[in-house]
Amino acid sequence: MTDEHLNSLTASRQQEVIRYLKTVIEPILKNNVVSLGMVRNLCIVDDYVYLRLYIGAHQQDFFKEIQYVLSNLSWCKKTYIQICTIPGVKVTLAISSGKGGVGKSTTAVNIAAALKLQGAKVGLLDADVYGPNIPQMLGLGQADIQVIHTPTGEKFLPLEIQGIKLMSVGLLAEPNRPLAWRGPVLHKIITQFLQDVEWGELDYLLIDLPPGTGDAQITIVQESPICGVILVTTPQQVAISDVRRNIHMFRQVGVPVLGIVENMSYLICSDCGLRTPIFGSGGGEQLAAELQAPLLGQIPIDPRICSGGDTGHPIAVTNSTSAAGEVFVQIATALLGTFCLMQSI
Ligand SMILES: Nc1ncnc2c1ncn2[C@@H]1O[C@H](COP(=O)(O)OP(=O)(O)OP(=O)(O)O)[C@@H](O)[C@H]1O
Repeated sequence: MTDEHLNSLTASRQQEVIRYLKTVIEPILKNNVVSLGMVRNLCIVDDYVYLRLYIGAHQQDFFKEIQYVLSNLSWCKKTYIQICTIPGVKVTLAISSGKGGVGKSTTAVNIAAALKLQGAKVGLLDADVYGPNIPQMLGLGQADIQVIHTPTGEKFLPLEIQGIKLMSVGLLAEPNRPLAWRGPVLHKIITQFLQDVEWGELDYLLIDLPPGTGDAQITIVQESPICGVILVTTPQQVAISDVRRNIHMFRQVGVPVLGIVENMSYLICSDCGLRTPIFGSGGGEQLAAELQAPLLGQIPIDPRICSGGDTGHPIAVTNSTSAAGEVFVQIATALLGTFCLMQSI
């Protein structure tokens, strides 16, 4: 067989495998495992199929289902499936932004707190290697990370604060020193971070990604069973164009965008209640329409968000009925509805 024939055979087999895989449906999200980004790194070599399956702790049955579906391929001698999961974690979500300083960590902390308030078991992985400030936002100073021995090797034990399990790259660094990890070292640390934390049982693990689309982000997105990403932006056009680049990265890997959070959307006058769009308006809506992804919420500028972030008091907890607090609660409610984990809480 010529190289050309071989390539065209492999390509047509690849399409056939994708067609078969698309018959495997995630019952809660009512979508197939390919569109949900659960199947990645699909590769056909001769008569063998190789793929990676990114699933939550409650989705182990997909392994057998996919094996069964692909056993119907006439030419396939064997399917090799590598399961990529975070032990004990059901739903892993990423919080991302195109640029720094738009309120990504604030959003991650407040959604985590709002999910916790509604009864979910929540973990937060602060993977923002360029500015890990989630511990401070939850009121945690420098703390020692314990390493424990488990049957699967040594693991980091997350800290628990305000009922949220927390692991941060910042906790591994010296205070007030930049994290100067590069290239392969950064890759190794991040991968270890994703695999070697003993979370216990979690309904939701939120990963606060570094801003932008560099190596660190790509490693995290490729290596973790992220079910979806929440993109945080501010309303102005420069922020929006950065988010577009960011989305491109997620789409390439096949991770679905769950929705957009527009932060700093407006300022509410404390006297008359008038809403002024300080940074312009319509950016979040424009992006949502362009991406066909929902606009999950518009968060006002509120000094209490800033002071709460500095002192470890998320507004979703301290002022859950404020305009900003309500948006975070709504987003958490929407997530709980989407993934339907309430019956197990
Ligand atoms: N809606 C808001 N109203 C007032 N202050 C806010 C609001 N959102 C965020 N902030 C403040 O803006 C600053 C930056 O927010 P945050 O650290 O969450 O941004 P980020 O996108 O995670 O930044 P980084 O690029 O460093 O990761 C923080 O001091 C935070 O308290």
